[in-house]
Amino acid sequence: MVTTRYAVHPDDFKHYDTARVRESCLLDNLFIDDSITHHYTHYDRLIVGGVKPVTKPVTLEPIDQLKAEFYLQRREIGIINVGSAGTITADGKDYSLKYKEALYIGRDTKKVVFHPSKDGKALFYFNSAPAHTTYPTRVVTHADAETVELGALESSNHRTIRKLIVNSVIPTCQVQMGLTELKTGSVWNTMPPHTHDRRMEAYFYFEVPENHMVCHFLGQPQETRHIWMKNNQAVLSPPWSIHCGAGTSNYCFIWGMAGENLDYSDMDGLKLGDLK
Ligand SMILES: O=C(O)C(=O)C[C@H](O)C(=O)CO
Ligand SMILES: [Zn+2]
Repeated sequence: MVTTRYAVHPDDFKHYDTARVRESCLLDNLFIDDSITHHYTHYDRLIVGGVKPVTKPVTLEPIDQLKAEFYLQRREIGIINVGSAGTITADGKDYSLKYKEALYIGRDTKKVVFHPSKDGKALFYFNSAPAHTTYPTRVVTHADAETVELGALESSNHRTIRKLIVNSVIPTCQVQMGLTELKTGSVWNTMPPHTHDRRMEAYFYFEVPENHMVCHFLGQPQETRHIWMKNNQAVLSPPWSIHCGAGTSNYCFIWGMAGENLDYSDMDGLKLGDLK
């Protein structure tokens, strides 16, 4: 499945009703048996996707939007395993990924194959962006990652941020990805929130328990809107938008970015009192 998501002007966005907010920013149906879902966005041309190989290996084929001979002809891709331990083959070499580990695959890689696991529960989430050069393909484990703890239980935002595919860990052209785990009893992510007009971002929520949801906030800081998110759904954050959320339980999410720079700390932090 392939969808195209056009960029939205903030002056238009503030007039959107619930359905239109969801249509422009919510990315669903990421995992379809034995296939790949691609949401091709016009935000820095980031593609947000999911792969679910169940009964057979699934190959990354170029989509029409790319007008390319092969998917990574002008692109790089970051992949995070969100299912059973699994294997991805890139140009004939196998890379094994445990749960929540990442694989970066550089530009010019011609063939990428996602293999099913024995229990049929392999799931891979990915972000792909245009790349100006080729950097080496590499697995990033949690031991390789840059890990920080933020927040506190008293403010319901105690969380671990694992920076996996970021420039302090491996070289990339544009893609930066990592995952954030909320501690038991903490529900707020990215609180206090921020914007970064130099980069767009996408969040993918997972480990959201059954019968629980995450309320994701987006929009300009003075014109916020929300989307109720279920497990395994992703949401786009235009560069002018905040991106934060509160769950009815703790949960995890993957964040991914592309744009002007690779500086994770280049954020415009907001004061809580300024939000509307
Ligand atoms: O919980 C957080 O805070 C985050 O995970 C923030 C994201 O990493 C982010 O928005 C990076 O720009
Ligand atoms: Zn951010």
